[in-house]
Amino acid sequence: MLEVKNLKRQFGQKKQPFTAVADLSFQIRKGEIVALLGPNGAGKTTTVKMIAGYLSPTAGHVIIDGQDAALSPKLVQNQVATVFGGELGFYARASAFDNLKFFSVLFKIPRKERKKKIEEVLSAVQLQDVQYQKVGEFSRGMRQRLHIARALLKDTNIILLDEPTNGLDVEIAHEIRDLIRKLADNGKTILLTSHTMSEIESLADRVLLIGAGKIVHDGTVESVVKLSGVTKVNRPATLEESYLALADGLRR
Ligand SMILES: Nc1ncnc2c1ncn2[C@@H]1O[C@H](COP(=O)(O)OP(=O)(O)OP(=O)(O)O)[C@@H](O)[C@H]1O
Repeated sequence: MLEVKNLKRQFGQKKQPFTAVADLSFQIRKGEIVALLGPNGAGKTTTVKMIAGYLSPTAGHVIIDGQDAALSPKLVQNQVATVFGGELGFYARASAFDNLKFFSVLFKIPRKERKKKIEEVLSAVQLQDVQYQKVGEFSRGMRQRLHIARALLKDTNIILLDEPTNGLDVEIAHEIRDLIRKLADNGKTILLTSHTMSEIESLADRVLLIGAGKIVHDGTVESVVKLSGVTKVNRPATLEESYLALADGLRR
């Protein structure tokens, strides 16, 4: 479904460029959740932005369903939705419904289908009871769910989630994770970045360990634990313990 081939991104001057993403290649199948895991500044968000079409790669390709995204700009528009989350991105004085109405026009959803589609996505993230409440009055968890609803409104096959539960309490984070799992079970292809080990442990079918813009390892959570060499005590090492053992080698 989604393939990244030798993706590279440099910033700064041509004479002395800074390489944020050096040479990234990976594939994600339909219905799979893959997590990008690595230290601050490793190149995760830059990678997400290139796949989403917000940043053009210095080299390499993003391939969606076998087609090169650079050759068909509509492809990214129709197949990729991104959730960056956070405080921004909505009109605080408008209701959740009206905010999504605005985006449904932007996403070119036919007028007749808009109401039904908005109600459907609000219900998927369990915001139907507060759909006429102003977004400015929303809690962080509600706003994050609205970010996901907006992504669902586009009805794409690929969803990129950049730290989807950042700053949320344990219970709300749990709800959002359940929702992400359901999306994958329904056939969405998901790329996730997160600094929360328990989140990656519970969600990721595969982990891409990234350091200094390169993939150091591509495999299951269990394979990351194995790679770390963290020894067993009375139980297998957790992903957090394993990651800490590997983190030094990932820094620039
Ligand atoms: N627009 C830009 N101009 C210059 N440098 C940039 C730009 N965007 C990112 N970088 C640099 O590229 C590197 C990778 O940044 P990126 O945001 O992709 O890291 P990250 O892995 O997502 O980090 P975090 O875990 O903190 O979100 C960093 O050193 C960052 O400073």
